[in-house]
Amino acid sequence: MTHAYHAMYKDPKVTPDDRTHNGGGKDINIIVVGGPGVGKTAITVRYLTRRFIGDYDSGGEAMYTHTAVVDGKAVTLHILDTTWQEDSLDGRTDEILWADGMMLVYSITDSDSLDRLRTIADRVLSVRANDKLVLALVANKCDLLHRKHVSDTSAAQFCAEYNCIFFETSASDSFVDVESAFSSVSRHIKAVYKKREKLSKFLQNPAVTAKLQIRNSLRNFAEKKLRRRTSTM
Ligand SMILES: Nc1nc2c(ncn2[C@@H]2O[C@H](COP(=O)(O)OP(=O)(O)OP(=O)(O)O)[C@@H](O)[C@H]2O)c(=O)[nH]1
Repeated sequence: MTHAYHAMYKDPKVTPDDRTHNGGGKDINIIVVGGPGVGKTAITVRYLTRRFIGDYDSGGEAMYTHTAVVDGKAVTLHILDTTWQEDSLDGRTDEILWADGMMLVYSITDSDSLDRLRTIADRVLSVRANDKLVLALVANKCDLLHRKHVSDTSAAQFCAEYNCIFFETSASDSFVDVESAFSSVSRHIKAVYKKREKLSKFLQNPAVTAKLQIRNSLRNFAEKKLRRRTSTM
């Protein structure tokens, strides 16, 4: 039996502006990506409802909104459950710019599913090269250990290459592990916001602005001098 899950569903269309105006970390945007059938909807619905339903409509993308408490403060999570294809990632730039974090999901029973994430991760990093985005690698279906086809070494290599935090989940067996993955990603995202806020406050400090101006003038002066010297040699 297929259950449609509609609660908290919103239009999945996003614009990058939705992120820039999100109130300094009170809203958190997370995208769940991965190959077909790895359990993207299962882990998302498990997190939102605590339930594992078993079969899900694979009808398309869905956006869910959920209030959670992160580090003692209420935050609104916007979770986009996707059906991205590796050959159409060019059309996903708005979503990639919208995201604060991404859960890259593979199934431990599907040997291709980890490698397939590389195309997505490469595209994401090319769009967000200069902008911190929290990436999490999620190994799902950990209850099916007897059918495990993806080694821990491959997962560790992936994490090192793409700078990911790592989670092992079983949407079918453990709400706790799924909850812990979403909470941890949210916490990391909040930490990024905090750092950004600190840096922007620091740069707005008049004493710092003055110091930076002096440093720039000195650098310009030194460069001019060097140029003059090399042109007379
Ligand atoms: N045993 C087990 N089955 C799982 C787990 N997570 C998902 N499944 C099953 O795997 C199948 C696919 O799950 P979905 O959540 O629909 O996967 P998906 O990645 O959203 O799939 P698409 O949207 O079609 O790409 C379903 O039959 C789920 O019941 C898990 O942790 N353990």
